[in-house]
Amino acid sequence: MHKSSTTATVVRTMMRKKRWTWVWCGWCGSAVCHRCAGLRTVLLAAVLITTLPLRSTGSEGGSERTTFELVGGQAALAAWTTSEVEMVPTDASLCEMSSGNNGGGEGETRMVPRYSGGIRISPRPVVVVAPEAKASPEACGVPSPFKLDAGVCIRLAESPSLELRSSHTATGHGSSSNSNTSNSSISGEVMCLPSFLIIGVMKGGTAEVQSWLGQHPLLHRWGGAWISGSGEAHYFDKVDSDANLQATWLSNYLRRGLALNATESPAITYTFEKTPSYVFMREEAIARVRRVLPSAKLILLLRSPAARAYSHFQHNCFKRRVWKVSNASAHLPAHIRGRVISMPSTLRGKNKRRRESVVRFVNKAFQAHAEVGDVQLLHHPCSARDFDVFVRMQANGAVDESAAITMTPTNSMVLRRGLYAAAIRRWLQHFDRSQLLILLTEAMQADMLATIDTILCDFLGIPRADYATHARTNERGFTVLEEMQSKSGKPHYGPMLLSTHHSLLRFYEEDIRELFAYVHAHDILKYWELPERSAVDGGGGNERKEEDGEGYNDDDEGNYDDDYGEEDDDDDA
Ligand SMILES: Nc1ncnc2c1ncn2[C@@H]1O[C@H](COP(=O)(O)OS(=O)(=O)O)[C@@H](OP(=O)(O)O)[C@H]1O
Repeated sequence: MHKSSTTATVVRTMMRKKRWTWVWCGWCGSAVCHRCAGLRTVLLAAVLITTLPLRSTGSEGGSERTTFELVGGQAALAAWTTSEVEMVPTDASLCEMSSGNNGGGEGETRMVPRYSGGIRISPRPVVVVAPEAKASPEACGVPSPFKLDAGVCIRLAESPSLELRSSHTATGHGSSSNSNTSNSSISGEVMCLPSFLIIGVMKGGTAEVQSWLGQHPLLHRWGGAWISGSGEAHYFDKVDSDANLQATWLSNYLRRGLALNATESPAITYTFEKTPSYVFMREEAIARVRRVLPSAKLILLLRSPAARAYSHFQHNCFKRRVWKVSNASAHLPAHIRGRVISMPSTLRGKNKRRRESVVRFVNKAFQAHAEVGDVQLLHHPCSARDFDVFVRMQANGAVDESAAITMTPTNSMVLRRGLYAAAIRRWLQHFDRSQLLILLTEAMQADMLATIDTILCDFLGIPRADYATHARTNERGFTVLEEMQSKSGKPHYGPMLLSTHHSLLRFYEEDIRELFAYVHAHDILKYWELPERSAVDGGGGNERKEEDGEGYNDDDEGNYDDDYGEEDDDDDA
């Protein structure tokens, strides 16, 4: 079936150590892993390539390209796409098939650009090899056609004079050209905007999902081999105006992360990125996502907000951001003493400077007169007791076992980022519900393969890959892909105190109740161990109140709904 090497393109993606080698068969359109037992086909939703003579409307071999007209919307992109770059090239890999009498003879199959202006994306015709195969481990029974928007791809014109800086100037869009914009080597590269985004939540297991999906032969994650670390784009939360949308996109987002190189592009069809803080962006920023990626799909992982907060707190502790005010400093007011504080990620400098910043923060936030010697850095892992103090300190600003936790200007994002419902509501003002997939982290932990299957088959509608062969259970009971670098390298922390857990769940109760509009109550109740007075019976709201006010905020990007001065992003998460 995989007949000749001339029609097959070897695509090496997958595992860092290149354990998986994928072959993309240009004849039958399947991706196969030839390191697995024999030459095993792992993707059975073969593209109808038996009738695919790799013809194109424009040219052969990609030497000639066609510029396509934008058909509407996306004004911010139009200015430079039409003048500086050409839209999707006509080489077969980035094209799709269209059959019928649309401009061609009846029944004729022809290649059309996969993208024609940012709005109309024709579905890629697919033959589902095993249509009944929902139960089959190897084939996705759903995609006919793929449900996923193929995204927007561009090829930068191969003009030596094309430099991003000058293109930016030419289009007259403000002053936001970045220092790294003048790189003519990007000419000719094909770059794609993401077809889908993993928007949150931080500490919801997003890195794991990103890694798994990044192994899929049809998917290319932002950052890929080019970006180290977590590979979070933070594009939409950094863009602060529509004018900057253009320049920043080009220079920082697309160029760095979503370029397809020549080897990959034949097989990789979709790109995606994850930035877990996106979910908490303000409406203006979400509206920008909508303008740039109108048909993007969105994946949101929700973890029990109490567990998420603890994980976030420990993460901050690991990053040396958690400090404690001395208990013994008699000159400090009682409500400050012993306080555990999680500082903004923007806290910079070596020990002394950091300490001074912390003291400035404490004095400003609590109208105190602390001195440098009054604060002490806590080391990872922070204790459950430290977390408990941290949580209880949110109780009206005082250490008070009985007081309800309230939102104050100094409240930490560690807590705020567990308030999911309002954030979801904001996204759904701009995106259709069908574009958003909400998953529970705990369900993922219980069955990773099923979660990935839901994402691929039910939501994205792309074929399954053979993950099962490469999955193993790690020491924490998570299903991981072999050879993948696990993020669980840091020492794990102990369980949180039961009383902290209960306080937190009471605090989140109202928000959780609102979540039932988006997630099956049954699933939440199954996994999140709600307190007895649970949200299902509608019993008693909690005492949480949101207060507006100015917080300590030295890094307000203006794109978040809750800029209260703690870390608002985490490139190095
Ligand atoms: N397979 C699987 N199932 C469930 N949970 C998992 C899984 N893999 C990772 N994790 C846990 O996810 C936490 C990290 O989440 P993120 O990757 O979203 O973190 S980050 O926002 O990118 O920093 C982090 O939680 P904590 O260990 O509690 O901090 C990981 O342990």
